[in-house]
Amino acid sequence: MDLIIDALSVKLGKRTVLDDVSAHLRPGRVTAILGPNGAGKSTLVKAAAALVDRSTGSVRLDTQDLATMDARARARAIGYLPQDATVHWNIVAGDVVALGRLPHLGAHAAPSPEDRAAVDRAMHDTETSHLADRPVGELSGGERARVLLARVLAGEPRWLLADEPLASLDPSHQIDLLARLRGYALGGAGVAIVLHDLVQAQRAADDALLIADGRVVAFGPVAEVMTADMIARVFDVRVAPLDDGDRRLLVPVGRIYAA
Ligand SMILES: Nc1ncnc2c1ncn2[C@@H]1O[C@H](COP(=O)(O)OP(=O)(O)OP(=O)(O)O)[C@@H](O)[C@H]1O
Repeated sequence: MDLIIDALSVKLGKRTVLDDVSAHLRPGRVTAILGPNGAGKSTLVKAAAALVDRSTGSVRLDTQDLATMDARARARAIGYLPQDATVHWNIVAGDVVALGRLPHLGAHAAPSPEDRAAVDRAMHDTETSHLADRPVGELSGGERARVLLARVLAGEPRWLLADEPLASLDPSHQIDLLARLRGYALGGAGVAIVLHDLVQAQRAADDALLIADGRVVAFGPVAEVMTADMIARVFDVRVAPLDDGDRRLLVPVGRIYAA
């Protein structure tokens, strides 16, 4: 299922936060959504998950408009991992992850063996099985972030939208998480991730969607979009090349100040 953002504009209060944004995202690929602070990245993923009202335009799964889709069907199709890793109830991690199956359960239905298997798989994949009986309030920021990712994965969505999922993770868990999201995409799902780390974006993503001031600056395969010139233009940083095996990554090394 393609995720098609078509001429999307979003106004929050008096501010136009997204302005005529279009991008055709494909499953089986990881799309990194990149841009400076305040560019509109979080608003874009929220709008793509139908969590903010758009002003004009549409977000579709193939031909189906998300705005008119049944809410449970939409929750099964789109998993959203917010930037803020807060859990408001102090329930145990295993129960938090099990909440990810809610869109699959009938009213008052008990979880099936399939539901339990999906929860176990998600916890295994995020290395959170050992945290199952711990209250989430007692977990470290990184542990909680992995539990919340497990909750989204347990729902087995066709599309996974994650807003800056690396924020509280140490380097090894960052690399693991990106590898896991890549694996999820290779399994046929769509994955779109808001990232600030340009190097990890180059490592993990197939496509990059660059936005600034609520508008699309560039969208396409990472190697074509994330050039030194484009990075300088969008982020005001200069980059240096770093050879990583058979690929060359561009690493931010300095700020460019306007003349
Ligand atoms: N509810 C709101 N009302 C008015 N303006 C808002 C609201 N929410 C966000 N904004 C503004 O919209 C713009 C885009 O916000 P958004 O959170 O989407 O940016 P972002 O690219 O994710 O930023 P960051 O990298 O800092 O997380 C910002 O200027 C922000 O101040």
